[in-house]
Amino acid sequence: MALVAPSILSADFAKLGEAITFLDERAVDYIHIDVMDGKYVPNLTFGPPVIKAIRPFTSIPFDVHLMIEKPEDSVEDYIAAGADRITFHTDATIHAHRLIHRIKEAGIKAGISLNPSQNPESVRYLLDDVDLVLLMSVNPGFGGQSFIPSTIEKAKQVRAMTDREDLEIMVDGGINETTGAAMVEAGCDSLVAGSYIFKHEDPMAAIDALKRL
Ligand SMILES: O=C(CO)[C@@H](O)[C@H](O)COP(=O)(O)O
Ligand SMILES: [Co+2]
Repeated sequence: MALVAPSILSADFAKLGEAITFLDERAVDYIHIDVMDGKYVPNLTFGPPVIKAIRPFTSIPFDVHLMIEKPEDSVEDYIAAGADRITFHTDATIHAHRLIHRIKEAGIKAGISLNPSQNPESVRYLLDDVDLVLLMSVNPGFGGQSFIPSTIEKAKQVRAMTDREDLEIMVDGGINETTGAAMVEAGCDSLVAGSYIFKHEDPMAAIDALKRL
């Protein structure tokens, strides 16, 4: 059984509260919130005030994916807004190890993300420190892109780099039943999916299909 993290990037932003209530009723494992600053990625989305506004709609953990430059400058704002897990991109900050520990000292989980072009060897010495590794299977910035197949090999590599059974490997981008199955087979624990769920004619069925993988 895969853990499922629907990305609200593909939800109707005019009805975000309704989208969160829907996900709450489906008992998804995490709600994935894509924060984009228009600099690290060429798109702008939510910030702490929006996260704070949707927080009362559910107690499902908020899995906050920071696609922002210098996450160390604002990470506390996302924690205060209600993040349960914060994942940042290792190439967006200089001292990734220090930032992981700042997040964990605040009492929440810390993750690191790798873009499709990044070598997993670059995070070998962070694997004992983090709670999760988020493998991007698209270039970050937009929903609805196609899955990049080399992510399958990358997941196997990360899994082979650690003995930790509690290290969560999550994948994000272009996930559907087929690509999700390949990533679970490669050692992934959790699947982020945006357009597959929210553009599906039956979003509940899409969530259930991913859970079953
Ligand atoms: O972080 C991102 C994109 O940068 C993702 O979380 C997207 O929201 C995934 O969307 P789909 O590829 O599943 O449509
Ligand atoms: Co994301």
